[in-house]
Amino acid sequence: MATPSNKTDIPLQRFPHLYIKVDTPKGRGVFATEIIPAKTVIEVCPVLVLGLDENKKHIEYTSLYHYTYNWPILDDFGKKQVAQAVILGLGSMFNHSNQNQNVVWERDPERLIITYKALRDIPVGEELCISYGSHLTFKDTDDAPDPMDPDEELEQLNSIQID
Ligand SMILES: C[S@@+](CC[C@H](N)C(=O)[O-])C[C@H]1O[C@@H](n2cnc3c(N)ncnc32)[C@H](O)[C@@H]1O
Repeated sequence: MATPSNKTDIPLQRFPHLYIKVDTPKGRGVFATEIIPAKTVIEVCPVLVLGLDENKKHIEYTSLYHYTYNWPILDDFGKKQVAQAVILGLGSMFNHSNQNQNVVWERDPERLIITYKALRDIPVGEELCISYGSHLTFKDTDDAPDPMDPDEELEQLNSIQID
C-alpha cells in the first residue's frame, strides 16, 4: 500500500450541489444544480496507487482498468515509472471532453490526492468534464462521425488510460 510522503493532514472539499446523471451518452456523468464559479474546488479525492505488477497481472483484466489514471512513481531502484491509480470519490465519475472541458485536475503525488477545479464558470445543466489526454481508447461521443471516413466505423477498445 502506497503511503503519502507528506504527512500533513489533508483538508477535504466538495462542491455540494452536484448529482450523477445516469443516462448520458457517456454513461454516468457529473452535473451541477447550481452555477459553479470559475476556480471553485469541486472535489479533493484521495487516490489508491496500484503496484506495477498488480496492475499488469490483475487490474488490466477488470472493469477498474477503465477508471484508473496514470500516476508517476519511483520503483524500488529509484527509477521513474508510470503506475496506475484508482481515484476515490467523484474523481472516477468525470467523463472526458475535448471541446467542452470545464474541469481541470492536478495530482499531488506527495499527498496522494487529486484536486479538481472549475476551469471557468459552469452553468446549471452542463456536464462537468475533464480531459483524459490524447490517447483515448474508446469512441468519443463528442466527435461527430464523418460519413466519408470509413475509419470512423472501426471498433475501438472501450478503455482509458488517463495521462
Ligand atoms: C472514468 S469512467 C467515467 C464514468 C463512466 N461514464 C461511468 O458511467 O462509470 C470512464 C469511462 O466513461 C466513458 N466515457 C468517458 N468520456 C467519454 C466520452 N467523451 N465519450 C464516450 N465515452 C466516454 C468511457 O466508457 C470510459 O471508459
